This record gives sequence, structure tokens and C-alpha cells, in this order.
Amino acid sequence: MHDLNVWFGKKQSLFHISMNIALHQVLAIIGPSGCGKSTFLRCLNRMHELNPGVKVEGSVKLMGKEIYSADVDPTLIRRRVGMVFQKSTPFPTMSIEENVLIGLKLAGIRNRAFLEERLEQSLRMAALWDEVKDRLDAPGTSLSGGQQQRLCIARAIAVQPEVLLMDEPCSALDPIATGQIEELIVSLKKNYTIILVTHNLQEAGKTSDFTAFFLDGKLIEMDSTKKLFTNPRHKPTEDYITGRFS
Ligand SMILES: Nc1ncnc2c1ncn2[C@@H]1O[C@H](COP(=O)(O)OP(=O)(O)OP(=O)(O)O)[C@@H](O)[C@H]1O
Repeated sequence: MHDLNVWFGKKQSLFHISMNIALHQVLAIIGPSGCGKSTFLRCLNRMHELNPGVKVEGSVKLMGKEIYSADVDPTLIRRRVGMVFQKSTPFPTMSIEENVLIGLKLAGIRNRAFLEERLEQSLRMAALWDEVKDRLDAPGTSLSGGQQQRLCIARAIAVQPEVLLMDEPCSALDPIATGQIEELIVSLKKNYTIILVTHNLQEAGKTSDFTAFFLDGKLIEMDSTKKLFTNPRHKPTEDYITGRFS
């Protein structure tokens, strides 16, 4: 992306963000509360357009093509750039199976064999298949918190996006479920480019290849995770990763 700026009404929340994100790598976005992490993430699949008070300026290219061009359909971008939220959000009236397949069905796919194959494949990739294969008709909300979050990951990957955006996916989970999602993030990067917003620096360290540090709506620095955590170039980054402010 190049020179990305975002306003909520008259208040500017992101300032001149430019960066390149490598394919099939995990990029962690870190920074104190209110620094613009979620705002940044939502620029990457045109989510802000669902909110009329938001203005986004600048360029975001996906595989070399501008996603903000007038001729690009935002729903197609959201299919190519999937999102997993902080709080797991299975559709409450839908079964486990329906939750995973909803995106494909909305895209008009009806072929039963295809849907069944994609259902199993998505649940396997989300490391949930073995736990739910005998109760695919049960409500999605009958699963535990960690399982629901993996269900949401299966739902996001069922439409085979190229990029997965994850906004604090583990913040509502216990340490065991968190560990499972963190392992999953690392395994998913074989197939996806992942951008992970997290407050948890250990999580960023364990899962990501690159880390970007934001402060007051600005990108302070971005580097390999190892370099940023051991030898940051800027004082605010050092202060943040050493816990001098949160
Ligand atoms: N819908 C909105 N309307 C108005 N201002 C908003 C809206 N969403 C975010 N902001 C503002 O934009 C700035 C960045 O918010 P954002 O949620 O992106 O921060 P964040 O780093 O993700 O925070 P947190 O870590 O607390 O989730 C904040 O000043 C926030 O108040």
C-alpha cells in the first residue's frame, strides 16, 4: 500500500501508511490501544465502506491491482481478503456445516459433492474436523470459544481467499485455545498471507515473520519480527516492546 490515510469524520486516524506485505508470510500489527491497528486492517478489504462516515485515501494493491478502483467490486475484494474477528461470530441460527458453507452458498455454489469436499477441507485446515465431524448438524454456537474461533477461521478459508486478516483472534480465548489458534496461524501461512493484529507480543513473536509497530496512526517501523523485537530502530518501538508503555 502507498500513502494510505483514513479519516473518521474530520478526525484523521491513519497517516501516510506505506508498506509492502510479503506473500505467504505472517505480518503482525502491534501498538498501543487506539493507534489505528483495526482501522488499518479494515482498509485491506474495503470494510470501511460499510460505514458512511469513513474516508480512505491512498492506494492498496492486491497482486499488483488497485483494490480501490471504481471498477472493482468490494464484495469480491472481501472474498479474496477474508477476515476473522476478535470475538468469534458464528451465525447463531446455523449449524457447524452451514456456518462453514455460507460464503460458498451466497456465491451461488450448489454442487453437493463440491460443498462437502470444501467443508471437510476447510475444517481440516482449521484443525477442527476431528472434533466436529460427527456433529456437523449441531449449532455453531454449541462449540467452545476456541472451537468457535476455529469455526470462524474455517468459514473464512472456505471461500479460498488469498489473504486472511485477523483482528486479535485469541484475545477472548484461554491459553490452550490460544496455543491452538497460534499453531494454526503458522500452519495456514503455507496457503495464505496473514495479517494479524495483536496486543500480545509473545503471540506476535511466536507466529509472525514480520512485525509493524504503529503509534498515533503512524507506522513507526516494520521489520522482520526477530529484528524488530531484538534491535528496533526507533525509541518508541523499544519503549513499547519493553513494556514502558501499553
Ligand atoms: N467507527 C469509528 N468512529 C470514529 N472513530 C473511530 C472509529 N473507529 C476507530 N476510531 C478511532 O480511530 C482511532 C484508531 O482506532 P482503532 O480501533 O483502529 O485502534 P486500535 O489500535 O485497533 O485500538 P485497540 O487496540 O484498542 O483495538 C482511535 O482514535 C479511534 O477512536
